[in-house]
Amino acid sequence: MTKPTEFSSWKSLIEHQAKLKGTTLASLFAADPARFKNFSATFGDVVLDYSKNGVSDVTMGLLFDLARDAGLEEARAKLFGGARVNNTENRPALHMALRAPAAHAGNGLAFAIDGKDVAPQVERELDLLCDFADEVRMGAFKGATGKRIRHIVNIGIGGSDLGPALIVDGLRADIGGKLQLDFVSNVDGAHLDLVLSRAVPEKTLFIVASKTFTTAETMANAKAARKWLAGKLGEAAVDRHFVAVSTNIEAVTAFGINPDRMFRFWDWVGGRYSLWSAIGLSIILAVGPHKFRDLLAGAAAVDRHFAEAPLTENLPVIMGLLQVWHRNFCGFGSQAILPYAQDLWRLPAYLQQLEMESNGKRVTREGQPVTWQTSPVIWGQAGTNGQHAFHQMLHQGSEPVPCDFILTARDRSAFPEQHQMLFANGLAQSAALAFGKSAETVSAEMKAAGKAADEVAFLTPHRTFPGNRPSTTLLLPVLDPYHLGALIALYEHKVFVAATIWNINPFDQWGVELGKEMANALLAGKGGPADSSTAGLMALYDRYTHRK
Ligand SMILES: O=P(O)(O)OC[C@H]1O[C@](O)(CO)[C@@H](O)[C@@H]1O
Repeated sequence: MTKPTEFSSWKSLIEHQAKLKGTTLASLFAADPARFKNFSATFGDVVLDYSKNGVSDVTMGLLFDLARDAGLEEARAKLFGGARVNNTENRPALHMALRAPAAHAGNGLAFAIDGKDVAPQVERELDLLCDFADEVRMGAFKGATGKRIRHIVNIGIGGSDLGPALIVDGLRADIGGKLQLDFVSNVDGAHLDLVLSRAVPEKTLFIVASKTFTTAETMANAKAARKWLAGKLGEAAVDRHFVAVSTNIEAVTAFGINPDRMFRFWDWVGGRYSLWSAIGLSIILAVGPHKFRDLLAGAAAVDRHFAEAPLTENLPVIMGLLQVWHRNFCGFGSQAILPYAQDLWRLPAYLQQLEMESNGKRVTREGQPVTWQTSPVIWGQAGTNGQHAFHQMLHQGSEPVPCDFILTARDRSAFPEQHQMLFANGLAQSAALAFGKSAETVSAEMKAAGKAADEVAFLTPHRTFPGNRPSTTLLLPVLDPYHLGALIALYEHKVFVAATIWNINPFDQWGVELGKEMANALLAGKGGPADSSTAGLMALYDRYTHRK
């Protein structure tokens, strides 16, 4: 396999970046009055504005060449064709099949593994999920004491938590208010404690969500929740208050959950790509089957766009290539995710798993060490809160951080008059990052305000904004199920695009294993900690907890 660094397009991009060094965003905009039009792309009514990145036509042309050199079109065909693209686990990655069913408009794409259509099993499970959710939402499914379920507690972690939690908050405007939803992920007992302190056992339904049903944190929380419920209502009540979502029927049965109350998905759905599967049960309970199908439809439409749109107009392709540009040619080590939508406050955390668990890899698909950078650090927070926390660093820090601004045009809150302010802030931030404020302007302003010459001289560098800091804006007309589904699918495919250029497998996560093993060994007291730091901290733990 050719290393990406050996492609002529990669080499040309290095030379090109060196030549672009003196070019500013201000000069690029000045030279091209139609830059916004020329450097934006659309998927339906979703707009990707990438004009505020330091790229020219030549840059984009070379990046598209790089995509072709890296075999992106062939890789994409393999992904959609059900090939075992997750080569270290010998599995396909067919999360797109979960959103294809024709029942919610679908996208006309067919998905098969080893020639066998997966649609029938996907549709069957989706129907079961929707039927169950309807029963709970309408009050037909009752708790052990005959009371209606009013509170859903999803117990899961990583992909079995972050996606559903993101969507349930993201679609707050679509939740009728009949059910309260909580998510427990952390093995810290404080998390479960907090949620159970506001739970009424007779009215609470626990979803134990775990692909493997072996994840230590989830199993510990599920056992504790089960003990809590059995302590309040008796062991027999567990049956009506616990459902499971998993691929592992044996473990679910061994835990004591009725297999009739288990919802299934398949090993070809990766944890961080699973919110579209039965892992989304909490979403269906929150917003109802109809809106869940709208969420799927938005993602399905993006799948079709990614599969069929030419590279130059393909949003996930452009997003992935820009990430490669920033990471490998500009040397930027992190990327900020800035949703200007409070309901998307969990998006940075969700994308941390999607991007960094997928592309935080140091060997190629073939197991050779990479000699190029892979995933940047992903971080961020909802605007405008971030402005009063870390935007100082974005504007004047020593290293530029490419930012993704996610804006919505129409507001669905009870206070729509504030939306204009939110939107204006998002636009202002990206413009301030791009164009800054020169030392000349700063000192002229201070002089005009009557400041003394020595004060002007002293404060000018502090008050200067260098500008030329890249950002991309994704504009959604509104945050509704369809557009939120589309947004997440855009990022999923973007991650695949970057992984393809970097020649890494975005669908495994071996890097999480060692810590799990070591924690288990410490818990079991096996062998004792080998290093003095771990041993010293363990000894202090024992002393502080008075065990010794
Ligand atoms: O759904 P499970 O099997 O409990 O796994 C939870 C999470 O743990 C991981 O395996 C590792 O963090 C993730 O990939 C996954 O989403």
